[in-house]
Amino acid sequence: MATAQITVSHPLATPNGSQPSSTEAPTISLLGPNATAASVRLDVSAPFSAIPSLQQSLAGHGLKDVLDFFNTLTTEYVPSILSTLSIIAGADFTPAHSTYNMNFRLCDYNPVTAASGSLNGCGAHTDYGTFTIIFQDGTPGLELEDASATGSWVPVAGDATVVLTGWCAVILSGGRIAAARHRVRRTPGVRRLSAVLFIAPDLDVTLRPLGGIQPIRPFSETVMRGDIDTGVFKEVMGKRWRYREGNEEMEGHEIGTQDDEIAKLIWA
Ligand SMILES: O=C(O)CCC(=O)C(=O)O
Ligand SMILES: [Fe+2]
Repeated sequence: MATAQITVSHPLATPNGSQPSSTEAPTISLLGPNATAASVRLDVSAPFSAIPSLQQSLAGHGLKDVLDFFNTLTTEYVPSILSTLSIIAGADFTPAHSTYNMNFRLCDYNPVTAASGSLNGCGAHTDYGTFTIIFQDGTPGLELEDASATGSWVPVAGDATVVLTGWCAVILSGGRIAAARHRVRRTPGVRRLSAVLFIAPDLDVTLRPLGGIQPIRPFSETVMRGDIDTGVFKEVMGKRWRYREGNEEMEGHEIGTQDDEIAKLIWA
């Protein structure tokens, strides 16, 4: 998989910018009874209608279009998704996200760069941050693990836009929000594009259940002592990123290694 990633080091948009009105709030529906992902209807189109137009726009001055797309997403939808998560968690997520610590990623699952015949686009993993919004170009491949049946994968429709929760949401919510494990499968010879926005807590935020939350499952002493902040956690997660990039097979026992490591770190 080829990815272009843009790390936002200055706030393109801040929570104090344009706040969505209630009529602009995204329609969010859970994908299943044990879902850790939601299907959303957002009033913004992904920056690609066809692969050639994406290529043209990125080759020329089109990066601006891509940034405009992510910026719209940020100002219009990130605050309301944070509010929704706050309601589910029972504590306000917004103050821990005051700097908008975001990454934008464009993924190109391109047959030219993939091992021929490999079905692995992006190995099974859980994102480290608070939540992720994934836009797809209509090509299926994204799959979610059934939260109640480890190792059982549920395909997501290729034209769905999904919001997935990550490890930081699990910790801040005291386990009230579960994280969505996911992977991308390839169809050999078929190209797939996705545009992904990741939002994490501010880098200096201590990762432990937010004040007032009674954890529903005991966390490790390391977490409860406040030893881990977002920056440290990102380091731990980043270590194994290369296994997810799709150029290496990640089958059998290798699947889940990254998540197992995080689980050991955060749970008692
Ligand atoms: O390409 C996708 O649909 C998902 C990519 C993904 O899970 C990631 O970049 O963390
Ligand atoms: Fe992911």
